[in-house]
Amino acid sequence: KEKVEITKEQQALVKVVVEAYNRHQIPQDVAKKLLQDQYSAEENFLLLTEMATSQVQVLVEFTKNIPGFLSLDREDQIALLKGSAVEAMFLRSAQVFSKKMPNGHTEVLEERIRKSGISEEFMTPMFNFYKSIGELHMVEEEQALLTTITILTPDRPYVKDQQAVERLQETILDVLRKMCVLQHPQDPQYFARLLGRLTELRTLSHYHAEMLTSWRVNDHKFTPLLCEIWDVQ
Ligand SMILES: O=C(Nc1ccccc1F)[C@H](C1CCCCC1)n1c(-c2ccc(Cl)cc2)nc2cc(F)c(F)cc21
Repeated sequence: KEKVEITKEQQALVKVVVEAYNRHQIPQDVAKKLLQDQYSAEENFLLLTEMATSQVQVLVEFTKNIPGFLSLDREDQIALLKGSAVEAMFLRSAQVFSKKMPNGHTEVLEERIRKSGISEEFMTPMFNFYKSIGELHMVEEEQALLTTITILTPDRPYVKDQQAVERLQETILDVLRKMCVLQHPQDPQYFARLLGRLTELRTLSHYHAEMLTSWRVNDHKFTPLLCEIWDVQ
């Protein structure tokens, strides 16, 4: 059985990515806000657009710390950001939802989200994804690396030099695979299950435009940045 070990430079890479991921952590307070009060569909829609807009700004800052990202072609950097922003937001939402909370809090949070204004048809795929992420009990390194892998997806629309992105993604995949073996020795399929979530994430993200335009509010107002990133307006 080959001895899996993480090299010094892989450890340095993980440290940089995890610190950037935590530094650019979206204020956890979206869950706290939702737990504090029941908001109207209008207030929830506004909260979502604010959170999603700040999430995109946070994502741009985070990518600057991904080793090699700034050496990519400038237009490819934009294509990767545009292509991964929605998935990164759902992945972040899933991680917020999966956080260990005092008894009964997760149920209240789920209830508040169910009543937030999103139309009924999206609840099942969305919460199935959130719960499947929760079941993985990811450590923060795995969360940060999984988000990085999502960003470094070579086959996003308009990416010209896919090989360059593939090389960066493979570097991250390699260290994540080793970390999973070391972190979950009892579950050799863990790494594969982790990557399987990215397929579920992509499927959920296909619904994002409809989830927004079908939100139970009269006027769906988006920020210019969201219009850029999300296929709305
Ligand atoms: O703020 C949000 N997500 C979010 C965005 C950026 C960074 C961090 C985030 F959590 C929204 C709120 C907004 C206010 C109304 C309820 C949903 N949100 C979603 C979500 C996101 C997008 C669509 Cl189309 C449908 C639901 N799923 C959530 C699960 C949670 F555990 C959570 F705490 C908030 C969540």
